[in-house]
Amino acid sequence: MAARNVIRTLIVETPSKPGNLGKVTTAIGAVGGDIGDVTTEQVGPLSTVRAITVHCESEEQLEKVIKAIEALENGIFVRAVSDEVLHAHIGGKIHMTKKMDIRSLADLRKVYTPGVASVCQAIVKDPEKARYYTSIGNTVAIVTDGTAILGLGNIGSLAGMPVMEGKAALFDHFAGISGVPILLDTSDPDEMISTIKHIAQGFGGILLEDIGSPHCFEIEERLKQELDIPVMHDDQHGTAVVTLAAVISACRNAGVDLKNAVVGQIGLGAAGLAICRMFLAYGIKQVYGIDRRKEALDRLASYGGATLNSLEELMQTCDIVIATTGVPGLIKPEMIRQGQVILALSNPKPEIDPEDAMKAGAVFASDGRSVNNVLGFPGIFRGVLNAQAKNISHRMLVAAAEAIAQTTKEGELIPHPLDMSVHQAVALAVEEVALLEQKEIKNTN
Ligand SMILES: NC(=O)C1=CN([C@@H]2O[C@H](COP(=O)(O)OP(=O)(O)OC[C@H]3O[C@@H](n4cnc5c(N)ncnc54)[C@H](O)[C@@H]3O)[C@@H](O)[C@H]2O)C=CC1
Ligand SMILES: CC(=O)C(=O)O
Ligand SMILES: [Mg+2]
Repeated sequence: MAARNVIRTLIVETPSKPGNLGKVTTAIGAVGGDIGDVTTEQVGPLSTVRAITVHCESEEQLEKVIKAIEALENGIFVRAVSDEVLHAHIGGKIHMTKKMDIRSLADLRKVYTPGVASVCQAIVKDPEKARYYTSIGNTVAIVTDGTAILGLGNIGSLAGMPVMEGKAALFDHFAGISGVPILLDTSDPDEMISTIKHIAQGFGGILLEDIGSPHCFEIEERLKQELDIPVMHDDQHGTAVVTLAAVISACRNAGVDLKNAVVGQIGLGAAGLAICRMFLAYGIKQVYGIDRRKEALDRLASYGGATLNSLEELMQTCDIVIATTGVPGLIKPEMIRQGQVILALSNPKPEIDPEDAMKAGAVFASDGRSVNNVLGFPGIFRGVLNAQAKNISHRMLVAAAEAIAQTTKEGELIPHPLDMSVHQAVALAVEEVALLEQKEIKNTN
C-alpha cells in the first residue's frame, strides 16, 4: 500500500435515513480511500452532516473519493473539503507561557520589577545560579538553516519553521523541555557557529535540525568543542540511535547475530553517515554504503565502512538495508531479497512502502514515520539536562538505543512513539551514563 500523505476531512451530508453512512463509507473504500475518524456534526429531521477524515495516496485519489460519494446521488453530497493538517497549523503549534500567577500587584512586583532585580544580582554574583533561578537549564534551542528540511531539500529555514515547531511540541510533550526554534538565514558554517555561540548562554542545550551535509558535520563538531552545553545534530545522532534500536530488535526477532550481519546504507548524508558510524562503533563488522556524491563515499571509507558500485549491488549484498536519501520510491519491489530487513527512513515519503517491501519478501520493513528520531531526542536531552552534562557522548547514545530496544515488544521493531515509558527509559539511561562519566572524570582528576 502506498503512503497516504493526503489527509482531508470531507463534510458529507446525507438524508437522515439508516444505511446512508454505510453507502458513503463503501463508496470511499471502493476507490481506495482509507477512512480515519468519523464524527457526526449535525443531525436534523431531514439531513445528517458528518465529518469523515480520509487518507489518500494522492490528490487524484481524493478526487475519485469525492466523485464516488457524489455519484451516490439521492441527496448525498460533499459539502466541503477541509485540509485538517493546514488547519491545525493556523497560528502555529507552540506558545511560551508563564509558570507564576500574576493576580496582584505583589505578584507583579515579584515576577517583574522591582523584585526581579535581586535575582539578576544573585546571578551577577554567581553565574551558575542562572540554572537555578531561570528556565535556561530546561530550554533547548532548535536551530536550523533550512538546507535539508525533511526530504524536501534546501527550502530555507522559514519554510522549515513548522518542522521546528513540531520538534518543540514533542520536546514539551515527551520530556517537559522548552524548545525554542531558531531560524538562521545563513548556511555559512563560520556565520552559523558564531551566531549559535552568541546565543548559547540562554539555553541548556542545542539541537541542530535539518542542516544538510556536508556542512552539518563541521558545524556540530566545532560547536561541541567550543560550547560547554550539550549539542546534538538530531538528523545524525537521534536518527542513528533509533535506527540502531530498530536493527537490534529486528535481529533479536529474526534470531540473527547483528554484529555479523551485512548492513547496507543508501544515502550517506547527515542521517546515513551517522547511522554507519554508529553501527561500526557498535561492532557491526560489515557496513556498506552508496551515495551519488564521491565526498560522501570518501567519508564512509574514512570511518571504516566500504562502498559498493550500485543500488542493485547493495540490495543483492546486504541483509539489512537502510535508506536515507530523500528520494521516494527509489527501492523497487523487485530489488528486495527474501528475508531482508528494509528500513526506508526518508520523510515525508519513504524509498519503498513497508507493505510493498513485505510483499516482495522482506522479513521486517518500516519507514520514517515509525523509525523516527522522535523516539530519541526528547529523552536524550531530558537525560543530559537532568545530569547537567556538558556534552552528549557516544556511550549515552548507545545507552539510549539499548533502552529503546529493551522497551520494544517482542515481534516489533520499535516501540509506539506515544508510549511515555520509552521516553522515560531513554532519559534514565542517558542520565545514568552522564552521571557515571562525571564520576569517572572526577576520579581521573
Ligand atoms: N526517520 C527519521 O528519523 C529521519 C529521516 N531522515 C530522512 O532522511 C532523508 C535524508 O536526510 P539527511 O540525511 O538529513 O539529508 P542529506 O541531504 O544530508 O543526505 C541525503 C543523502 O542522500 C544522497 N542521495 C540522494 N539521492 C540518492 C540516490 N538516488 N542514491 C544514493 N544517494 C542519494 C545525497 O547525495 C545525500 O548524501 C530525508 O528524507 C529525511 O527526512 C532524516 C533524519 C531522521
Ligand atoms: C524526522 C526527521 O528529523 C527528518 O525526517 O528530518
Ligand atoms: Mg530532521
